[in-house]
This record gives sequence, structure tokens and C-alpha cells, in this order.
Amino acid sequence: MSSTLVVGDLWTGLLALGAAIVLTASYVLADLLALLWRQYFSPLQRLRGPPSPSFLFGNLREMYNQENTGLLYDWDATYGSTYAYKGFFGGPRLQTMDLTAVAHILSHSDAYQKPNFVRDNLAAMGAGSESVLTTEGEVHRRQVRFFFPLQRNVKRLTPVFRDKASELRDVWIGLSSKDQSKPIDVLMWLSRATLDVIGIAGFGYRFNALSGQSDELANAYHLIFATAKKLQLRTILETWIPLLRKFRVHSEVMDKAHHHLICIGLQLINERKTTINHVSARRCWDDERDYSELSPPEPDLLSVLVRSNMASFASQRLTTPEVLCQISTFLIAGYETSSSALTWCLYALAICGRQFAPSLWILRHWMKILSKLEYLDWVVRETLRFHAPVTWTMRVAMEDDEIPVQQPFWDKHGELNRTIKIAKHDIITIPIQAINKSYSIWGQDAHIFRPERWKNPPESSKAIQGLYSNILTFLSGNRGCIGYRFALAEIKMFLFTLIRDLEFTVEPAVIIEKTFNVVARPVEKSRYNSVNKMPLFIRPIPSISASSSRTNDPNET
Ligand code: HEM
Repeated sequence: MSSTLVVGDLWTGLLALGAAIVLTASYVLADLLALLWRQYFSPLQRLRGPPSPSFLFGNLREMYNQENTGLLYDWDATYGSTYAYKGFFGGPRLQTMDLTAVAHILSHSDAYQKPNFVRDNLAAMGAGSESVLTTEGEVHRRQVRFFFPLQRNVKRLTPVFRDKASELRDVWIGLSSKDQSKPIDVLMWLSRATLDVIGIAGFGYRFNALSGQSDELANAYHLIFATAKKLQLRTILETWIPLLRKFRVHSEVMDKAHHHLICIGLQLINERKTTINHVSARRCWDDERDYSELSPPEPDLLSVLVRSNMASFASQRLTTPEVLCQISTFLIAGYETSSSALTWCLYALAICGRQFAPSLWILRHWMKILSKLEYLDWVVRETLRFHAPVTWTMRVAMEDDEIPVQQPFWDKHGELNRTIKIAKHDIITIPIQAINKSYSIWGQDAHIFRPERWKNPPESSKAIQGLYSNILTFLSGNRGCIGYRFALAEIKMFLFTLIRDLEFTVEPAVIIEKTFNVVARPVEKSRYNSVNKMPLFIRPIPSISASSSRTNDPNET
């Protein structure tokens, strides 16, 4: 009797398991078939484009190495500014450097959103799924308001930028005086310094990463970004079958880093809530006293977020997970981008010194004689043009559309097109870096680092409707960079302090390439699988360091 029961149970179990497998397989298969169907009938199939070296990966492997090989400039020369390359399973993806098309896409942010796999990647890197970086539509519009005070209050952060820049300069002077024959990894030190800056500026929190007192979080972040994403079959399947993301195996390092983010975020929220409650309670008892010390007149980002978390109206309230996501987003978006820009700038100047242009000398010379520091401004613009930290971005069409173009283009069937026809679900790549270095916009010297070009930038560059300086580095439209004023002020102050007192050179034999994991980071070509780093030789400049106590503000330009 009992053995019949056991056999019966076994059969029921097997049947249930079989049904679950069949259901999951048909769910997965249905997703896959729908994808293949959409891709096959996409109007992008009509566009010209490069041959695909692999059915599974399409051109993606080449795309990940684009800046090291000059791939996009070759494609631009061969297929024009609008074409389709192949993504996963041979799906056509629109790539356009046409400035009218780019402006159309970026100015219709509800119709062109971040694709799910991009949002998922950003969320997994620590921004979280409820962050201003990863939400869309109404939710994004509600969240983005809380970042507005940050844009207005940059000027008051000057002392924070100046102190950290000086601290970093002193650390480098100390290291170089010990052993001048050993290069210093400027990327690591700049990451630490910009993490410290963002902690103090956004949250009044001291990470002390630069002084090495508590750099566990800095190391964790560094690891998240340094783990350059390799293109794997698993990544492809996760992209198109979201169910599989639930079974993603997390590395111990990533889990630890995310755990750290949550702990520090919660600690920050609770500390600030206590301060706000304390101030409100005392105000109730004593209206006469001045509590400006406890509650600054210009609230920092954390105060704005925490107050919104405590708001009584649901429409103004951010939930605690939402506040946590904004904190980690601010940290992630704010420090690796700036440190990447600064690293590439020092590298560009070191190369200039070694190779062809007297830029570094001119920069110092002008910094001494000009109160307006115009040349420094050109160097920053040129760095952000030449080394955009975010190399490309992606969007997905939420509806069928016809995108207007500046330059009509021929398709595979020999027809001249004046719009790009696009279907719902089609993927679009906006090649930020390639547009910044396009020959047709910047002329024949587009691939040369030449700050002097900003004295009289070409007329064609004015068609780039970027947030800053006719480059696309901070993007544009209402999904453009929220922190660009912050980044500019910080970068200028750091450069001003470092370039004035230190000389940077690079070992001639070392070839630096870029790896991409949202942000472009340097790696030594000869050691491709090693960690990201930028080894530069640093030497103090005695005659100028005597004047290092001057307190000029480069942001007065
Ligand atoms: C050189 C430094 C920086 C560069 C090149 C940069 C670039 C960008 C780009 C290209 C985007 C758009 C990403 C996309 O839609 O695919 C973006 C978004 C964003 N950036 Fe920056 N950024 C920099 C510094 C900062 C700083 C310092 C902060 C904060 C203090 C910041 C905060 C943000 C946020 C919150 C977003 C999301 C905006 C949204 O989706 O509405 N960024 N940034």
C-alpha cells in the first residue's frame, strides 16, 4: 500500500517537474521566437552596414574594442553616418552619427528609452533598479527633481575640490620623492580622491579613501568597474531572456561591494534623519536661536533626499529603497566618470610633452599669466572631446517612428532615404566618442589632441547639441548628465592644482588602450588581462611649487 503511494508521489513529482520544464522552455522559446521575428522584419534590415563575423555575437566583440582599433571611423568612411551593425542573433542595430537624428532621439526620451538590458546592467553595478539612472517616464521625472539643488550649488563646493586636489598633490609629491624611477598609478589615486569628493560634497561623509584609512569601499567600487565585462553566451541569453537574470551567479566581491553600498547608504540616511529631527525639535522649542550650523542654508543632496523620504505627501515622497538607489547612483555616476576624465587628461598632457605639442608648457605658462585661465578651459574641453568617459549610449524605440536626418543616405536596395524608419523594440547606439572625433565635424586633425582648436572651433561642431561645449560627452536632452557642472568644476580645480606643481611623463614603450565597462578606463596593452591602471612618472616642479599656496579659482573663467 505504502509503496504504491510512494510510486504515485514520484509520478506526480515527475509530472510536475516535466510540466515546469515544458512551461519554462515554451516561455523562453516564445521570447526567442518573438525576438527573431521582430529582428527579421525590422525596417533596419534595409540599411547598409558591416558584415557580421558571428551569428551569436554579431559585431559586438569588435564594438567593445572600437576605440583601440578605430573601427567606427572606418565604418563611417565606408557606410556613411547612418547604418546598421549586427547585435545578438544577427539583429540589426541602428548606429547613427547624423546630428539631426541624434538630436531627435535624445529629445524624445519617452519614445527612446534605455533598453532593459542596459538598465539591468546599470542596476546590477550598484545603481539599483529604482535609481534616476534606471527609471523612465513619470518615475524618472519625479526623481530627477531631487537632483536640481546639486546643479545650483556647485560654487560652494570649491573648497572641497581644492582641499582634495591639494591633498592628492601632496601624496604624489611624497610618493615620487621616495622613488622617481617607479611609475605611479594615477587612475587609482584619482579614483580615491574623487570618491572622497563625492562623499563630502553629496553627503557630508568622509570616506578617507585618499588617506587610505578606510578604502574598503573604494576598493570594492574599483573592482566593480575594473571587472571589464567580457562578452559571453550567458550575457546574450540574459539580455533576451530576462528570466535567466534571476539565476545570475554573483561573485563574492560584487556581493560584498553591494552589501557595503547598502550599509553605508542606510547609515547616511539614519544619521541625517537624526540631525533633521534634532533641528526641527529644537526649532519648536526655541524659535529665536540660529541653527544654521546644524542645517546649512544650501541643503546638500542627502538632506534633499532624506527630507523627501520623510515627506507626508505621497507625491513628494521617495521610499527608503529609492533614496538608497539615488545615493549609490550619485556615487557611481559621479566619481568614476570624473576620475576617468582626469586620468585621460593627465595622460594626454604627458603624451603631448613627449611627442608633438608644447601644450603642457603653454598650459603652465598661461596659468601663470592669465587670470581667466582660458587655456585650462580649452584643455578640459579637448580632454572631454578626445576621451569621453562614457563612450556610447543605447536606446530602444518604444514605438514605430521615422527619424529625420541631416544627410540623406543610400540603403541596400539603392534607394535614397531622407528619414530612418524604425520599429518598436529596435535598438539604437549613439556613438558619443565617435561623434566627438568625427572627421567630417572636426576636420582632418580630429584625432589629434589639440586644445588650441577651442580658440576657434569649426562651424560644423556647432550642430552638436550637447549639454556642454558642442561635444556629446554629457549627452543632451532630459536624460543628459545631471552632474556636468559639478564634474567641470571638480576637473578644473584638480587640473589647476596638479599641473601647476607636478610634471607628468609616460614610459615611451608603454601602450595604453581602453577597456569599457560603462566608463572608458586605461589598461596597459602588453598586459591586457591585468587590472585597469595608468602608470605615469610624476616629478614635482620646484620653481612653481613655491607658489602653490596661491588660492586662484580656475572656475572663475
Ligand atoms: C566627466 C564626468 C562625467 C561624464 C562624462 C558624465 C556623463 C554622463 C552621461 C553621458 C550620462 C547619460 C548616460 C545615458 O543616458 O546613457 C550621464 C548621466 C548622469 N550623470 Fe553624469 N557624467 C559625469 C559626471 C557626473 C557627476 C560628477 C555626477 C554627479 C555628481 C553625475 C551624475 C549623473 C546622473 C545622476 C545621471 C543620470 C541622468 C538621468 O538619467 O536622468 N555625472 N552622465
